[in-house]
Amino acid sequence: MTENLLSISGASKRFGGLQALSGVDLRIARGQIYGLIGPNGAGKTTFFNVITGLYQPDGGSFELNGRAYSPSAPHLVARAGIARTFQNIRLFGEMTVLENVMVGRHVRTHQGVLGAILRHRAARAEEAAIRKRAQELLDFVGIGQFAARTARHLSYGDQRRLEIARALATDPVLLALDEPAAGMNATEKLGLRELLLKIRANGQTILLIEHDVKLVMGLCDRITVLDYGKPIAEGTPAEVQKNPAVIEAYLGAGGHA
Ligand SMILES: Nc1ncnc2c1ncn2[C@@H]1O[C@H](COP(=O)(O)OP(=O)(O)OP(=O)(O)O)[C@@H](O)[C@H]1O
Repeated sequence: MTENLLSISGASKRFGGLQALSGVDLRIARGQIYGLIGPNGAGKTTFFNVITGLYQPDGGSFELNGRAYSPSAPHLVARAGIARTFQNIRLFGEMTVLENVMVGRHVRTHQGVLGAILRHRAARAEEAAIRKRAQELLDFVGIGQFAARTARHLSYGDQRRLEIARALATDPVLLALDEPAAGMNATEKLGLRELLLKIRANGQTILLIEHDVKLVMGLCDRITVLDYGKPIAEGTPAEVQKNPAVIEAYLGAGGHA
């Protein structure tokens, strides 16, 4: 087993004339909460999209859990063990809360969604197990009492929790969260912080993009700062916070946050 859960070297992505990522290296040790921050347009979402197979990289090598993986399609990345959430919540709004998590779980099971719909005998047994696990995950993220509710009727903060439960349902080795605190009020942010600490305490590795610098600094074990598609700093929150290049990127004349 390698020490690093995720090792990325030289990730690059160009959109026409814009070099959105150039040679980004990132190493995440097991069990860490790792933060990826940077001013607007720095390339954070592009990086997420590249490592999760939504965008084809122009270059780079990608290793997860000691094995090379090719981020060529989202379902292959999910199978390799990365689950992600999106900046804009993407739930099945008309399905129940429980069903939303069950959909995530089907990535890891044999029958798949079709089998579950056709309700063969084996599928029925598997479906019962999926249902049980989905309820456990809802309890874990703190919304178990809303299992039968239609997803779109959940509060904003609870929809974010549901997204996280759905991602955890795939048994990921890496949980990648794209701005989970976006649009949250202060109380919801505190709740999110507690939840992420609880997830890490279970041994789960987390990669986090987040605009709320206070949340990131108080939560992450290590941080990479991107600016104009390049890493400009890497280290603990305390190291990153006093790095002159980071201060310049956020506040300096060239700052574009
Ligand atoms: N599909 C695309 N086509 C063309 N340009 C893109 C595309 N996606 C992103 N970009 C450009 O790449 C650069 C990086 O954008 P990206 O969204 O990755 O930054 P970000 O750090 O996530 O920003 P934000 O904090 O605002 O979400 C920006 O200049 C953006 O306009």
